[in-house]
Amino acid sequence: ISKPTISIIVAALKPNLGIGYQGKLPWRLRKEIKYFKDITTQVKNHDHINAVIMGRRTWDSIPNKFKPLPNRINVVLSRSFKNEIIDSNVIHANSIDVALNQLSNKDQLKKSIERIFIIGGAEIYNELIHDSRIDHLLITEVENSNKDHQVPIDTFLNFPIYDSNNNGGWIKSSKSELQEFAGDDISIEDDIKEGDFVYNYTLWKRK
Ligand SMILES: NC(=O)C1=CN([C@@H]2O[C@H](COP(=O)(O)OP(=O)(O)OC[C@H]3O[C@@H](n4cnc5c(N)ncnc54)[C@H](OP(=O)(O)O)[C@@H]3O)[C@@H](O)[C@H]2O)C=CC1
Ligand SMILES: COc1ccc(Oc2cccc3nc(N)nc(N)c23)cc1
Repeated sequence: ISKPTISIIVAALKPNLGIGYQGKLPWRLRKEIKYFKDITTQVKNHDHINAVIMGRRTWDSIPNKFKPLPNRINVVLSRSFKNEIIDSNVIHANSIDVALNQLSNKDQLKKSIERIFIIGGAEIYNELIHDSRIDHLLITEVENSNKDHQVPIDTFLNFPIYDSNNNGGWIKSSKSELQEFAGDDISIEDDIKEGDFVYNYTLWKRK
């Protein structure tokens, strides 16, 4: 298998790209959660498996019965970790370099890694957006349709993608390119409405 692509995947409230509140998600978007599960789990070749990389605080905030995220290699980053394979689906690493090396080490993994997804949280996102190894951004652009309803947010992405000068070198792909990335088993609907929220799935590539 050629090198797996590395994608940041996040849902963020426009225009300020809010992503969290008091250590949790600021919303519960049922279809969006299914999209996240499907796109991070799905492989074209069933001898392969995908990996999700997350920060230690995100890992800590997943209830035990829901972790590790199933059918994906879970890599947790902490500066105080020794680099070790915890079990066949959980890897601890103290840097992104170590994490990526462990994922490329075929003889210590049962299956080849097809795709790698950075799944949060804020500290990890805001560091890795500047890492040239990140190939794609999968951003669910969330909007609040009820101007009388304030969404409590205390955590934001610092992504340069809406900056006028050059968008930090990122360009939003077409919907057909996103559909191709996701594959035909994942439906990419437009303007999905849940409660006061309306959201759209987007794919960004480097210019
Ligand atoms: N809207 C969305 O799609 C998502 C939102 N979120 C939100 O993000 C927030 C959590 O984000 P945040 O609090 O920033 O925590 P993170 O999940 O980003 O974890 C931060 C921890 O990761 C470790 N870490 C960070 N950078 C590195 C590095 N370069 N090398 C090694 N370890 C590193 C450190 O662990 P240590 O301290 O042990 O050294 C650090 O404390 C929550 O509110 C959550 O809900 C999370 C995911 C998705
Ligand atoms: C608390 O643990 C976690 C918190 C958030 C998380 O990531 C997500 C959870 C639910 C939906 C998500 N949707 C998108 N587009 N991106 C993510 N990273 C998501 C994964 C684990």
